[in-house]
Amino acid sequence: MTLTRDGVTGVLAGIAVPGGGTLVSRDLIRALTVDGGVVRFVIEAATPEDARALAPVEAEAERALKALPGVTSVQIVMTAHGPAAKAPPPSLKIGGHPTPQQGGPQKVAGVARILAVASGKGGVGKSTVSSNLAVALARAGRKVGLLDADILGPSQAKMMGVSARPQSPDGQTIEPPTAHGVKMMSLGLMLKEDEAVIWRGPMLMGALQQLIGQVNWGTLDVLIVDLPPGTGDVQLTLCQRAQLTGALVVSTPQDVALLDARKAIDMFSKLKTPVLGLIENMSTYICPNCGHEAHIFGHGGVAAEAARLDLPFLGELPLSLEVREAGDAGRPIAAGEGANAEAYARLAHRLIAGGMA
Ligand SMILES: Nc1ncnc2c1ncn2[C@@H]1O[C@H](COP(=O)(O)OP(=O)(O)OP(=O)(O)O)[C@@H](O)[C@H]1O
Repeated sequence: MTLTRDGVTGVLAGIAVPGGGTLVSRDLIRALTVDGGVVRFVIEAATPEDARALAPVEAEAERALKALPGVTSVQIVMTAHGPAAKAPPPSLKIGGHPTPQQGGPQKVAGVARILAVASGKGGVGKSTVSSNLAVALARAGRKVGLLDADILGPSQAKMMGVSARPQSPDGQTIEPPTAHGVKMMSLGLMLKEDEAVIWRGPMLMGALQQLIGQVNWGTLDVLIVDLPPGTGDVQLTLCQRAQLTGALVVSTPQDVALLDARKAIDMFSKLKTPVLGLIENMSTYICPNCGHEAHIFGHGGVAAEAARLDLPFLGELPLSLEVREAGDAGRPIAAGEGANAEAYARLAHRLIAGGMA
């Protein structure tokens, strides 16, 4: 029998909590995921006292789930959202709740423009495009920052070849490391390698707020923000808290990716964030052996979609083994020479010419 989310919820629905009801009927479970045999979730208690009273329940849940066929490990996090401390001092420990912000979206001091790079579907190359575009813009003479807002699956540290933990000489702000001419910050740099982030919405939002506000970005022409895929809390927080210049939506030409890209575009329109254009990634593939041109995910779909939606089409980026290898090696392809780097240089110049970067 395969392990399912419903199966896990069924077990949790049988675990009683002090004061009556169960973990499920009292709505205490958050961020439940079942990944192979690994079950992860958060028990959200109302106060620290409640959290203490729920400790035996946590142990009981772990025991019951471990008895479920197919479960290899159970990771439970207990959180309590009791009354917030008055005027908490800035903390460099990433992952707290967001602090309230007066008024609407705000500018980030010293940062002239913020561009969010988004996609509807995962794996279409959003992080690859973000890092390479950042490098290409820096090569074109712009002062560029790159923020990895893919908080649950940060990849920019690897793609940009950065591993040193960022320093904080004043204990208040974080100094972003510079790689390939770009100031970059990622939660990946603050975590131990292989450490999983299992946070619910408010903690994701708190982390994002810190990454934007507590990092010493200095003076930037443009801050590129690599968003997680889809339309979730991080996207919402970013659009509501930071004054974005706009969003760039990356898609492959495949219909299924385009379908999800439309959802992302719709989300930005609801959040009143301008979509500055669409980018087609994994477009043409040129065989390095025979020079034959193939279109593995189709071709031209993103340009056609842009025309249909009356949005700018910003360009196509080839599908190339070199792009993948360069990303894996921490040296973005845009930092070198050749057709792939030129494609990114064209994209960068297009954004600069349009006043977007
Ligand atoms: N143009 C390309 N040619 C070849 N490989 C590519 C290209 N673009 C991205 N890739 C590869 O595809 C994989 C997924 O890319 P990437 O991580 O950038 O996607 P993503 O949309 O950010 O994914 P996620 O949804 O996980 O955040 C990576 O291994 C990357 O090297």
